[in-house]
Amino acid sequence: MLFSSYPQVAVSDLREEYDYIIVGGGTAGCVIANRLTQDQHISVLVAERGSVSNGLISRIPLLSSHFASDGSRSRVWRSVPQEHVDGRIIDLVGGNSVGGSSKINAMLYTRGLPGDYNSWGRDGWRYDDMQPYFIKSERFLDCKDDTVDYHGTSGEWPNRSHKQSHWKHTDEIISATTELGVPYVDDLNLPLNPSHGCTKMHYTIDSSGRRSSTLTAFLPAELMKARKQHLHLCTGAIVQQVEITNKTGGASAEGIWLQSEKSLSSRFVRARREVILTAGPISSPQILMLSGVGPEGHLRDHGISVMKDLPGVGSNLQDHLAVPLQFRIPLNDSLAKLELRPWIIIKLMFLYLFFGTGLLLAPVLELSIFLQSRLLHSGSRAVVTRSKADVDAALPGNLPDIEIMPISWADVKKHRQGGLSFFSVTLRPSSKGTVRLNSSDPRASPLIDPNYFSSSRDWAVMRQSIRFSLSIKDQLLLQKYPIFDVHVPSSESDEDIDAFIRKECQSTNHYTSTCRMMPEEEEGVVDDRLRVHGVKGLRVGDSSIFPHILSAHLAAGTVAIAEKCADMIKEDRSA
Ligand SMILES: Cc1cc2nc3c(=O)[nH]c(=O)nc-3n(C[C@H](O)[C@H](O)[C@H](O)COP(=O)(O)OP(=O)(O)OC[C@H]3O[C@@H](n4cnc5c(N)ncnc54)[C@H](O)[C@@H]3O)c2cc1C
Repeated sequence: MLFSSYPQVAVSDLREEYDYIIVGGGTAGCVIANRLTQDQHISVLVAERGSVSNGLISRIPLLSSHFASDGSRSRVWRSVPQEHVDGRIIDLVGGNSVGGSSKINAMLYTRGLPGDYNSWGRDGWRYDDMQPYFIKSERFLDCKDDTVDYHGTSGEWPNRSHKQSHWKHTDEIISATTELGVPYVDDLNLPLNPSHGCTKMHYTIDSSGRRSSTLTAFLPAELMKARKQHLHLCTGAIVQQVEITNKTGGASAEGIWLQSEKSLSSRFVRARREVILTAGPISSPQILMLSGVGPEGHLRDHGISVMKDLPGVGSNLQDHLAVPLQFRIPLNDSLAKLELRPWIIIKLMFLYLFFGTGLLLAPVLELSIFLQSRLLHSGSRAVVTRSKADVDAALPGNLPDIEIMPISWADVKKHRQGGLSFFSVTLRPSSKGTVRLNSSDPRASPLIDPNYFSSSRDWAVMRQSIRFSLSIKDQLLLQKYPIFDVHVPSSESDEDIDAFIRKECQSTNHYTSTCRMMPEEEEGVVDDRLRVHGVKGLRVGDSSIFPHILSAHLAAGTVAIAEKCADMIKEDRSA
């Protein structure tokens, strides 16, 4: 064991074999490890590239997100030059420690709408099938009597609403968007909500005001100690490939090859039953390809023996792209005050540690606005709903394709005032990209081409999103809230907006669908039980299996997928 406080096993001390091997102890991997080891007769190895990294800073909400962290829990890949946005290279961030991206994300807990899951068209994956899995993992700390049927209150993973807003602009934006025809939605995770609205967010923050990642929720130290005989966590371990053999019955996963981050010598560990890939939407397809599962020609180009020709591996990459518009607002109403008066942090630390209050508890985003572009009228100045059917959230045709995230920060240092950004996001992109191997070295970054804005529809939706963001700003001014342009398109013409988009767009780090759950002939990688097509003993259980991206933030959906994956593994074992 390496550390007495949190049980871990070094690469050299691993057993020869385990029942299940989980590759990647991230958001999904921690959930699956917890569920499978509820049975003490089942042995599980979790191999994770990063470290445990669970110090105080990694749990203070405001300081633990990627933008404020020292990078020890995250990893940044660089996209290939993006043809449709002036050849820009876009930074793509992902988690790189136990708990994965749930350790560095913005902690927003959004399930997505029933129509999201209904639109997948997969057996057993409609919203009604998924709701029990949301409820199973969830511990909603602010559940009301009339919503108790829809929320979990005793699961491992806490989330809560923000009782008190930190910013005056939050209520001002709610009034502004109501004026523009957007309804206010009280609890964004209820399936009966309309499919658009302005809503305060829920956060994966526990009752003590600490970030709750899937590490702290599903693999806390006490659980790891209680299960140390049959649950081994190996950190700093790079999984190089899954060993796949081709026998008479077809291809079959036998185990994994891994090496310690610090050494180049590799070792093999056998999986008696299954290998489960949860390395995330960039690394899961990379590992599959390194294992000989992927597009045949591409594998041959890298000298990799083909175990299964599966063109969908690494294809269909989707992401939510954002364009921030930046404004000046009063300093006291913005996080910028911490930049200009850094000494406030001392007072904030005191408030947070002794009273569990103050700005350190605050996420950067208090509310969000979800819109359907087809309901925007008058040059995207207002929302017009003709009938209830327009906003029935169970219907895939009604899914929001725009999100506007007001973030209480903008780059306004030179103005010595506060800043507010409206991140305009396209939620249902038609553009799709790829993850491909750059080399056969498992340590090398793959070639990631999100192919942003390759579809003209995405341009049209983003323009509408930006125009509506500007309408909110105008409405705030009418309400006498002092907000002024700092960085916005020079005019509202298509040309000026497009130039701004090309220059400013950035990833929200919501990658999906690179191992999507679809039939093989439709570029699918896994079947409806998350088994890799044509390879026995191999599943994928992370956010790469989404048939297409949700109209929401992805962590809650990823955990529900992991819960369902664990259940299916258990069912298949006893079948
Ligand atoms: C900065 C940021 C902000 C976000 N904000 C939000 C938000 O507020 N709300 C929300 O719902 N969603 C948010 N998301 C998205 C969401 O967090 C992710 O979609 C989700 O957590 C992905 O889960 P996953 O299990 O698929 O992958 P991850 O959680 O990324 O886990 C993958 C794990 O595999 C490990 N790994 C990779 N390769 C190997 C290898 N070869 N060997 C061993 N281990 C390996 C990684 O180190 C990592 O721990 C955000 C994401 C980011 C990056």
